[in-house]
Amino acid sequence: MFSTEPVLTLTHADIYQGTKLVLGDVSFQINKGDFVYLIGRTGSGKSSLLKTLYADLWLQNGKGLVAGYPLDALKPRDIPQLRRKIGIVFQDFQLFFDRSVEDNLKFVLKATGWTNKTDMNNRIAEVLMQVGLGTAQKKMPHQLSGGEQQRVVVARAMLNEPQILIADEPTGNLDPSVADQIMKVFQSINNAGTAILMATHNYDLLHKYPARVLRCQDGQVVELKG
Ligand SMILES: Nc1ncnc2c1ncn2[C@@H]1O[C@H](COP(=O)(O)OP(=O)(O)OP(=O)(O)O)[C@@H](O)[C@H]1O
Repeated sequence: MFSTEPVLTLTHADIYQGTKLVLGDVSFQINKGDFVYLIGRTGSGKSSLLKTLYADLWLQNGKGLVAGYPLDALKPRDIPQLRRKIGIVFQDFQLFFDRSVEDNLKFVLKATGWTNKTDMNNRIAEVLMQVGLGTAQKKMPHQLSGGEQQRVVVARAMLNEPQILIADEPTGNLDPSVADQIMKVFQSINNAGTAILMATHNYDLLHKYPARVLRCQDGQVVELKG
């Protein structure tokens, strides 16, 4: 995808945890269809940066625009809408283990304003196909492998057709071959036009699936030249 339509722009942003400045003067842009890794040592600020992007941490200084929402001028009532335009995937799966895959996904659809049953069922079938789990609809999470559960989480993040998928260590708990499956799913999502920003410690993935790389280091974010 060779578009320059920005989906995420940070300009001279300072990232804080409480009163502690974690990353200073951060500027970068992610366009539609970009795939970007976020790397850096433990404690370097990757999660804090991602949390700022989905408004779990306030942006106190600088400017940020995510999926059309200005982080520096965000009102609390805008946060649910912002998060609908972003797909968020964490390391630990956070599925409801007492409901089927279908019901896990339906829960999100209902919470984000969907009401038509046919539309919901169609969308659930679509996202499950997208992650290669077309037959898992009626299964309970415990009947799925860790990799399959993580793919359901990715499917859930895709329900509202986000402009960007933000993933924090999405392969952190997975075997290398399973991490590979997740990467293939991310690539197909990315090829269909969704930008991806993925924090990872897994440098093998960077070699195997080359893309843009941002590194958190010494309180700054720098782009590595490929
Ligand atoms: N809830 C919090 N309250 C206060 N300080 C925090 C909080 N979470 C993280 N920090 C601090 O902010 C800094 C950045 O942490 P962050 O979790 O963003 O790093 P990270 O690069 O994501 O690390 P990891 O790779 O281990 O996940 C660290 O110094 C950390 O101790």
